[in-house]
Amino acid sequence: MLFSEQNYRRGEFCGSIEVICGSMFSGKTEELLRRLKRATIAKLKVEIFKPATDTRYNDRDVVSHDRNSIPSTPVDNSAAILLLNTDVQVVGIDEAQFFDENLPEVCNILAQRGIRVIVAGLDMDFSGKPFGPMPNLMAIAELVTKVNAICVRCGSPAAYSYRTVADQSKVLLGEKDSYEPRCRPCFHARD
Ligand SMILES: Nc1ncnc2c1ncn2[C@@H]1O[C@H](COP(=O)(O)OP(=O)(O)O)[C@@H](O)[C@H]1O
Ligand SMILES: Cc1cn([C@H]2C[C@H](O)[C@@H](COP(=O)(O)O)O2)c(=O)[nH]c1=O
Ligand SMILES: [Zn+2]
Repeated sequence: MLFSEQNYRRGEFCGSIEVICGSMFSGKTEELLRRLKRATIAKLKVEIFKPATDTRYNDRDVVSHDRNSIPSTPVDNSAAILLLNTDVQVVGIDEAQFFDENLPEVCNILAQRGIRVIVAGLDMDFSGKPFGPMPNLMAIAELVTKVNAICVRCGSPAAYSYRTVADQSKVLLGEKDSYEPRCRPCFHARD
């Protein structure tokens, strides 16, 4: 199953958590936008959040590498997501790897309220280590979708985000200027 739609149980909305993960350029944001667009077509009330620190393409919008976008609310921490309007039925969260470790609990609270929560984020950082709250989110989600990019060196499916600049900080915003998606052998070749 590529995606799930709103869950119903005994005639009522049933909350759930979906995670879309993968490397950079793997289509996480496109898949998030696709699910949110379908929810909007279904006339569900949707709200989208992203970390305020993610200013890469736009301060407010969630923007894919192909420049498709959707308006969002930038927030300073995961708790701020709980201040959403009471009638919201679907919550989208992009760049989840940048959020604090409380994000899984925030998603649980929303899902318990009957909200469908769709979270997209990098599962691994540039060194191949699990990124921020993503592993814990994947553990508690009803549905985890891992998407692959195309390795820029060999054309295989790519699960890793290779950093092409010397900076060793965990957080370094960027796109093709500082990262390229690579498969496992090409990632470990390190050249
Ligand atoms: N090496 C690549 N592999 C796959 N897609 C790529 C690559 N380089 C550029 N793209 C573009 O990136 C798009 C995915 O963008 P996006 O959804 O923003 O990815 P993510 O959120 O996972 O970083 C693809 O639809 C494709 O047009
Ligand atoms: C691997 C890695 C990435 N980042 C940054 C680079 C981008 O600004 C985002 C990822 O965006 P995408 O929508 O998944 O393309 O994260 C980082 O700060 N540290 C890393 O290790
Ligand atoms: Zn490769």
